[in-house]
Amino acid sequence: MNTFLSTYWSFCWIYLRPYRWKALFLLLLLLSSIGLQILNPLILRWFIDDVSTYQPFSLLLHTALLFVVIALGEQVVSMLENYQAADLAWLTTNELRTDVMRHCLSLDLDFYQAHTPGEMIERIDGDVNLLSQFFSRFLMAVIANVLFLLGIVAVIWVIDWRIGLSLGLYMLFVLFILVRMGPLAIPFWTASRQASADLFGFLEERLSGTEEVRAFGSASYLLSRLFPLIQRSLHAERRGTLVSVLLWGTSSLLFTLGTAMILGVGAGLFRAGVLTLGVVFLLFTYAQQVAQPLMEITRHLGSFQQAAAGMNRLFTLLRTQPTLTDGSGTQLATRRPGAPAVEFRDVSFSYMGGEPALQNLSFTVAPGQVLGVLGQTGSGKTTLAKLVFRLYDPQHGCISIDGVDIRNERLAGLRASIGFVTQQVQIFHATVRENATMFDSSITDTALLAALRDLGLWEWYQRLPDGLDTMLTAAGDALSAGEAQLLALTRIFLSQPSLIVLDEATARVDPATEGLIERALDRLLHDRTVILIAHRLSTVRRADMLLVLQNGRMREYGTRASLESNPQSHFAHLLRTNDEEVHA
Ligand SMILES: Nc1ncnc2c1ncn2[C@@H]1O[C@H](COP(=O)(O)OP(=O)(O)OP(=O)(O)O)[C@@H](O)[C@H]1O
Repeated sequence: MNTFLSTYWSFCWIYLRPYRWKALFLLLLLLSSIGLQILNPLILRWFIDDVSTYQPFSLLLHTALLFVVIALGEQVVSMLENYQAADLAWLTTNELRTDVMRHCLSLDLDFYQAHTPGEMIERIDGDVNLLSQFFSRFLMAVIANVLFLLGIVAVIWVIDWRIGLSLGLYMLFVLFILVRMGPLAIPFWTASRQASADLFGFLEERLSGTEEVRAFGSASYLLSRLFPLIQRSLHAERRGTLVSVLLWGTSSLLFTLGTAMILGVGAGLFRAGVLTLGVVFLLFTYAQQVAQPLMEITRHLGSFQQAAAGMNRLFTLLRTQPTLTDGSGTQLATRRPGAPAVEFRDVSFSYMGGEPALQNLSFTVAPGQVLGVLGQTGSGKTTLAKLVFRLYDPQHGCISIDGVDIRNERLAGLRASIGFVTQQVQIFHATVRENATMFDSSITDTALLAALRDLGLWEWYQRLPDGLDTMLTAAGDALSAGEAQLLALTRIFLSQPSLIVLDEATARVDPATEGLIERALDRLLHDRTVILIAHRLSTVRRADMLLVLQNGRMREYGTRASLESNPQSHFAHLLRTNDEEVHA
């Protein structure tokens, strides 16, 4: 627990530091609230002793009024304290949430393959929320309660040091037991959170694939897979709760014994005439008040255990480092405008140590040239594109742009100079403007409208109810497959990259849309170096050079004209058979 708290504290301090004055104010509120809670029973004690010694009515009235004022003040202070604690927790954890999100975005694609989006949401939101609760409720409660207990011991010590000492020792004993018991439930809660992350992951993935699920009638199969996950989550949660309840019961027992002890000692000392009735009442009230902090600590034990589990997972996530290290070079970002040359030199790559997806691949694309890449499904075309964009690094060989090894360049600069159009166009739940500019507010509406006109989306734009402010859904319902492709081309057009890697979508579009896409490509690819992963022969006709892949290896490479005119070439064979879909 000590390690946990010190790790937690150094971690928290990073986020708390900017709000230290707020934290200090919170501490003051906390101390005032504790002071008032300790003071009020003392006033009751005076009241009782005044009554039993027949003091004048006016004195009794004043004491009673003081009691009411302090009780009200205590409520106000505790309200302010709760508000401040929640405010501080939100402020700090929002920044933590942003950092976790930023970290996740920097991780390798392999990481995303191993973790479902639902699981990531649970990490970024669920675990950070747990931490927020831990901070605003548990940590504050523990600090306040420990101070409160110390205050009570101090007051009783002043009245009778022997009772104060025994109370103090008893509390230390209870706290020791609680602290020892705390970590017992952590593994149960870790398992419970993991089970719920798995459940969310499953739901997210299946819900996003609703169309396929319905089309293939796999709903009942999916439900049968869902039940075991729910069951696992339920069992894990039940085990965690059971252990927490056992811990809670133990601390309750300890508390009851403590109250009985204090009452017994108080009654004995009253009979012996050592203590007044007011002091015995004070002891009884404090005994009851001691119960509250102990119960609170125990009650928050659950959230502590869950937060500890959540924090362990957050630490593991934050410790996960991307294998792709950022380079320091800025040559590509600062190079003179114009199309660059691209070179693959003996490049081999396999995903996560599996079978090679690309083997000993060497080729060059001269500035301003279009390289068409052909090959059967699974031959490595998309992999090639991902390597240029440095989503992965090859295990062997080197990829360079204008003679600069891309591994030495800053990732942001490299990616800004490349336009990568993937087969699957991701539409975001955002406005048309944001979707087309990819949230780049420096792009003006005039430039955007010109691009929509140039790239064939003008008619579509005119049909939009709120123009550029029209909201699109993440499912991309407002766009046909062809329009989505045109929007993807618009995005690239607006970002003005000098190198374009285009993984052509295979979706069939009507001849009119195909014409629009071809015209958009004419506009987009002009004066740029292009790696064009082609699935249709009509697309590859714009290529200067051709690379045909087979099982990750180069099968054919040369100028399009030479391959076209060589009757022995595979490309010439494809042209002869006039197979529009390319299956090299
Ligand atoms: N993320 C991945 N993890 C593991 N293996 C992968 C991954 N992506 C692709 N592969 C494998 O690498 C090989 C090359 O895949 P790639 O997607 O590059 O082929 P492709 O030629 O683009 O296919 P298609 O024409 O269907 O898009 C295939 O065997 C594929 O199964």
